[in-house]
Amino acid sequence: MIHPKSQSLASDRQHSTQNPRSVVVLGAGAWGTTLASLAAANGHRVQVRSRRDGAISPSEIERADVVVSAVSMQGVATVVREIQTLPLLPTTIFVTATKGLDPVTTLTPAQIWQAAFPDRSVVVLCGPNLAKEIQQGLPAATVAGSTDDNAAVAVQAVFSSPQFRVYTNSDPLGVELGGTLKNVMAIAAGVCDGLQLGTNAKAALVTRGLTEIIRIGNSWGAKTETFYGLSGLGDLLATCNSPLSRNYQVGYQLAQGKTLSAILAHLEGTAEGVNTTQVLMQRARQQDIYMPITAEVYRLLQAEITPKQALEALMLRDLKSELL
Ligand SMILES: NC(=O)C1=CN([C@@H]2O[C@H](COP(=O)(O)OP(=O)(O)OC[C@H]3O[C@@H](n4cnc5c(N)ncnc54)[C@H](O)[C@@H]3O)[C@@H](O)[C@H]2O)C=CC1
Ligand SMILES: O=C(CO)COP(=O)(O)O
Repeated sequence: MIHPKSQSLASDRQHSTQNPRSVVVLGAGAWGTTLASLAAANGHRVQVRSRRDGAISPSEIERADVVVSAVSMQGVATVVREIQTLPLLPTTIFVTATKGLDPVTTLTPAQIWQAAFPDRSVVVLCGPNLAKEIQQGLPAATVAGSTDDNAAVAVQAVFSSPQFRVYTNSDPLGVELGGTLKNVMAIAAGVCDGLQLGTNAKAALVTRGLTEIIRIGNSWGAKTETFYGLSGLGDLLATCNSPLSRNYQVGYQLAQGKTLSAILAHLEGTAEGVNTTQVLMQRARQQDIYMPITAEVYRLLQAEITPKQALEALMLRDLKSELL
C-alpha cells in the first residue's frame, strides 16, 4: 500500500524542519505532550487535543498530515469514533502510541484504528520511552512500525532528532505487542525489587518474561525477532528497571503491602499493565497458552495471593527445559 502523501513525507526524512507538517496529537497526558514537543521541536505545526478541550472541530483535523493517538487504552474507542465523524485528508497517516489491549475484543489499538480506517496507513510508535526522561532531553530510541513502509518512514522523519532516534519496522503487531505486554512484566519486576529478591532473580524474571511474551506474541502473528528489538526487549529493560515506570510502581508498592486500589488512587498517570494482565490471561486461557508469570501477576492483582506466594508459586513449578 503506497500513499502519495507518505511518499512525499518520506523524501523529507532528514530535513523535517524544512517541510513543516500539520500534526494533531490526541491525548494531553505525559506521553501525548512529550510527542507533541518532539514534533514541534522539528518545526512541525502541532496541536494537542485533550479530553477537557471538548469535541474536536472539523477545521482542526481536516488539514492534518499526521494524527497521533496518545490516549490511554480506555479512551481509544471513544477517540476513534469521534475522528470517524470528521473530514480528513485522504492521505492522513494515523500514529498510535497507546500500549494497551481492548478488554472485550483483545484487539490492539492499531487493530482498532485500522478496522475503523481500512484504507489508511496506521503506524505504531513504541519503544523504551519513559516520558520524563525524554522531557529532560535525555537520548532515547523508538520504533515506527507499519505494513506501509512509506508511512513508517514519514513518521520517522516527523519525530527523529539528535536526541530521539526512530527506527522503522514492518511488523507493527510485534512492535505494539512488545510495548504492551512488557507492562505485565514491569509489574512483576516491581514486585521483585520491592521484595528485594536481588539481581539474579530480576534477570531470571525478565528473561523468562520475554519468553512468555514471545510465546503468546507468536500465536497472535507477531515475529520473534521484533520482540528482541527496542519495542520488546528494549522496553522490557527500561520499564523493569526504572522507578519512573508506573507499572513498575504498581508492583513495587504491592510488595510493600499496599492494596491495588490505594496504589492506583495515588499513581501519577495510567498503569496500562493492570488491564493488560486481565486481557492477556483471558487470551492465554482461551488459546491454552502457558503464561506462568502473567498468571501470578493476575492472581496478585486480584488479591488472591500475596507477593511472596506469587514468588513461591513460580519457583515451585514442575522442572522443565528452558526451551519449552
Ligand atoms: N508515559 C510514558 O512514558 C509513556 C506512555 N505510553 C503509553 O501512552 C498512553 C498514554 O500514556 P500517558 O500519557 O502516560 O497517560 P496519562 O494518564 O498521562 O494520559 C492519558 C491521556 O488519555 C486521555 N484519555 C483517557 N481516556 C480518554 C477518553 N475516554 N477520551 C479521550 N481521552 C482520554 C487523558 O485525558 C489523558 O490525556 C498509555 O497507553 C501509555 O502506556 C507510551 C510510551 C511512554
Ligand atoms: O511504556 C513506557 C516506557 O516505554 C512507560 O511505562 P509506564 O507506563 O509503566 O510508566
